[in-house]
Amino acid sequence: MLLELRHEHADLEPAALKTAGDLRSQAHLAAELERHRPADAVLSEEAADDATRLGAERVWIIDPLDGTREFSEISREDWAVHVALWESGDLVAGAVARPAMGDTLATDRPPAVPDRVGGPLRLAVSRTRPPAFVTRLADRLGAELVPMGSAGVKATAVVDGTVDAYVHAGGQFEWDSAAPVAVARSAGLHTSRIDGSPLRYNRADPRLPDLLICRPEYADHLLSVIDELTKGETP
Ligand SMILES: Nc1ncnc2c1ncn2[C@@H]1O[C@H](COP(=O)(O)O)[C@@H](OP(=O)(O)O)[C@H]1O
Ligand SMILES: [Mg+2]
Repeated sequence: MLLELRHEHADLEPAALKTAGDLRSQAHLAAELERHRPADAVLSEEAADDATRLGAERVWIIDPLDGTREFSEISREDWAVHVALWESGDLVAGAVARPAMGDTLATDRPPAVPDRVGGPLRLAVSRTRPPAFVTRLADRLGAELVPMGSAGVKATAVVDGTVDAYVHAGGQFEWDSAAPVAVARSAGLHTSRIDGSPLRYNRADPRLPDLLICRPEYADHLLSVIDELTKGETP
């Protein structure tokens, strides 16, 4: 549906295409959830927050279009659709669709992370707003930065072996990472805040400003270098 929209309305201004994509995807997901799971709560980037989710047992955490900017750039493939299910305290399922890449990674068929091919450590980083500390982290590690759009695409780039880690800080919301984290966990990857503490979802305040998703063998080293770099400062 989003690919069709993009194809049919390639002449729209980027801002109009972004809005159309957000609205179309939100309407579709909200209608399907209402049809199939009417009793469940929903937390979406594109809908007003409803505090009843805080007392609910099951909450769908969705980002109908992640990497909205990249969606509006017709030649780009780095945008995604996130759908996660939180139940009784933690994420229990999730899917990250990468429509322009033609695949969907989901927890019901946990992806296998390919063996590493060698070479320097590769870190996925926002192509439009790379956190300054990630650049310093890459310098310290002798790592290569691989810029791309969308939190879902960056997280699934760790899953598919394109990069070794996705480190983010400085701002994000639960919907940006819920489905990507569920998928990454199902693939056996490390997922945490950058101070090593657990990522928690369905909180009253949906801001979740930082995260680390990486191959498990790099987690301790990355966390300790991040700790050194961020000591005494806000990343
Ligand atoms: N500093 C920040 N504050 C709030 N949201 C941020 C952010 N940095 C990234 N994000 C969100 O994380 C997603 C990926 O961003 P990026 O590609 O720059 O890494 C985007 O989601 P949306 O496209 O759904 O808005 C973006 O809004
Ligand atoms: Mg998003």
